[in-house]
Amino acid sequence: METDADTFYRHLPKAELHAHLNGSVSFATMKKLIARKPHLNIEHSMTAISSGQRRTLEECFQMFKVIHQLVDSEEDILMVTKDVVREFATDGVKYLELRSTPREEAKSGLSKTRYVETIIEAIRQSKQDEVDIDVRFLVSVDRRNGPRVAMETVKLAEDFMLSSDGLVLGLDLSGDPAVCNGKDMLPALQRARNSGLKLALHLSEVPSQKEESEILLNLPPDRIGHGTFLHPEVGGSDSLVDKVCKQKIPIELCLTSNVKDQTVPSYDKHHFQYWYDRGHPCVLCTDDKGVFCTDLSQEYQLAASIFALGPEAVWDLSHQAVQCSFAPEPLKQQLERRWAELRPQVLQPPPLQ
Ligand SMILES: CNc1ncnc2c1ncn2[C@@H]1O[C@H](COP(=O)(O)O)[C@@H](O)[C@H]1O
Ligand SMILES: [Zn+2]
Repeated sequence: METDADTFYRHLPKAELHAHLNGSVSFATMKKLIARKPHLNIEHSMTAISSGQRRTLEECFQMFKVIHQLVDSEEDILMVTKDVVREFATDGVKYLELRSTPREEAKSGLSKTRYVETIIEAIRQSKQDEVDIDVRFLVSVDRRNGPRVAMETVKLAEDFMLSSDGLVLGLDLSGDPAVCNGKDMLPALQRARNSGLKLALHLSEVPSQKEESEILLNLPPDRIGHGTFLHPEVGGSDSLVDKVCKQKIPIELCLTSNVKDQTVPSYDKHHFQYWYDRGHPCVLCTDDKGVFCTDLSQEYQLAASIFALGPEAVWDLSHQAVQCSFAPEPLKQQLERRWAELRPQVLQPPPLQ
C-alpha cells in the first residue's frame, strides 16, 4: 500500500544522472528476456540483489556479465531501453541521463555503432510515445577494455555527439575499479574533453584509487561517480577533497548501490553526510536500479529518513540535480520551469478536512 510519504517522493520531480542501462533492467523486463532465451538457464536471482542481501563488487560485475548474455541483440536493446525509460518516467523522473557501454555481439551481428544507434532510436520512440521524460545519453568506457578501446569509444561518442541532435552529451568512465589504471585512460579522456564531451567519471569507488583520482581530478571531470573513498576519514586525503571542493565538482551518490555492493558498511555511514554537510553539490542516483532493486523515489526517501532531511531540503536536492545535469541551457531552463510549476503541488500540505 502506498503511504503519503511514498506519494510525496514519487510526485517529487527528479533528475537521474547516474544510471547504467544494463544495470537498470527491472524484474518485469528480465522475465521477458529470460523467456526469450530459456536455453541460458538464467534465473532472476543471478541478476539482482534483493532486499537485505549484499554482494561483493566482484560479484556485481559477474551479474553484469549474466545480464549482457540476456541483452545481446538489437531487439533486446530496443526493448530494454524503452522499458527502462518508461519505468523512470513512472517513478517521477523528468530528466534522465542514461549511460551504456557500446558492445559488439558477433552472434547477433551487432556492432558498437548499431548498439548506440539502437539506444538513440529507443529514446526517440519514447519521445514519440509521449513518455513524460527528457532523456539524454552518455557513452560508457569500460576500463576493463583498456586505453585502446577507450580511445575508439571516445571517437564513437564524438561522432554521435555531432549526429544525434544533441542526445549524446558525454562520456562515462566505469567498469571494475580493480582492473586497469585509470591513468592510462588520460589521453582518451583528454581528447573527449577537448571535443566537448562532458565527463562523468567513477572515482575512488574502492580505497586503492588514491593516486588515480589525484590525476583524473586534474582533467577535471564534470561530475564524479561515487567518490566513496575521497575524504580523509576513509583513507582519502585533504588534497583530493580540496580539488573536488575548489572546482565544485558535483558528486553522484548512490546509497543502496554502495551498501549492497559493500563499499559502504551501512546507510548511516554513507559519505552523503560528509559532502552534504559541506554544502557540496550532491546528486542522489540509482546506479543500477535493476541489480540493486531500488528506484530513485526510494533513494530520496532513504536519504531523507537517514539524514533527517525535511521536505524543503529534499526538494532542494532534486532541484540541484537539474543544475548538475549536462543538459544544455535551454533544456535546463525548461526543466527549471517544470520544477517551479510542480513545486506548490508537491510541497503544499493538503488542506485540513
Ligand atoms: C556497482 N558499481 C559500478 N561501478 C563501476 N561500473 C559499473 C557499476 N555498475 C555498473 N557499471 C558498469 O555498467 C555496466 C553495465 O551497464 P551497460 O552494459 O554499460 O549498460 C557494467 O558492465 C559496468 O561496466
Ligand atoms: Zn555507476
